[in-house]
Amino acid sequence: MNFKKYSDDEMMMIDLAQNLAGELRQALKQRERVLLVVPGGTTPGPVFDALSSVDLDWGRVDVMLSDERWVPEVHLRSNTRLLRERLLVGRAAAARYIPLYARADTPEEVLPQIEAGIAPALPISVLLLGMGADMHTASIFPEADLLEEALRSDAPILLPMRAPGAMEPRITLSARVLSEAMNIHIVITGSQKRAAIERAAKMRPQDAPVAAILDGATVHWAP
Ligand SMILES: O=C1O[C@H](COP(=O)(O)O)[C@@H](O)[C@H](O)[C@H]1O
Repeated sequence: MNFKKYSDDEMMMIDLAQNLAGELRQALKQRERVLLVVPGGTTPGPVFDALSSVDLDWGRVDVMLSDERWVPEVHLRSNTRLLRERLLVGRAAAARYIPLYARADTPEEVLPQIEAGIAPALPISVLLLGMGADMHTASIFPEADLLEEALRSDAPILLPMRAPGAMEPRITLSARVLSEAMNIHIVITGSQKRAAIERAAKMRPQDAPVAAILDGATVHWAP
């Protein structure tokens, strides 16, 4: 992994947004439409704020989440809600949003329908991921019920996921789809996550799922 250290998180979020925008512009020179995949959680909000106002041909950009918590879109823990409020606004409102959630009691009920919306937009041109202190990325958690399936080289695009460390059922892109992205970034803050990602680099993805994505990824870290 390429490790990029910043002195403060505000500077990191602005620099990272410029970086992502540059890669999207490059990808738009080569393809009619490009796919940007972003994480949910507590970390990426400021990157979304900065990215939503950059000048690029957003009308040719598809945007989706790396994973979703199975809660309604109005729920405080909904990643979709974060995306709609912080990224799909301003100039970026012209992007096409590909949903990772549909109203149903369980992800399994709507998984084929959601997957059908994603398949034509692949591969991922620009991928931004987060990571939990337990070394999960997207919703590929250690000890998750479908961990082995999510890490397989012939994994499907999407998997439902349940894990002791997750508060609700999840839906996630597989490690295969994530690692096939043309540009891969991971954004983390704080000493605990820095220590975790350094440990993960020496571990098996079965124990530290983020390790499945680290080859070729740039990790952006601020204290
Ligand atoms: O649950 C999730 O956690 C990770 C990390 O989130 P953070 O709050 O520690 O930044 C996130 O990347 C993922 O998309 C989300 O669903």
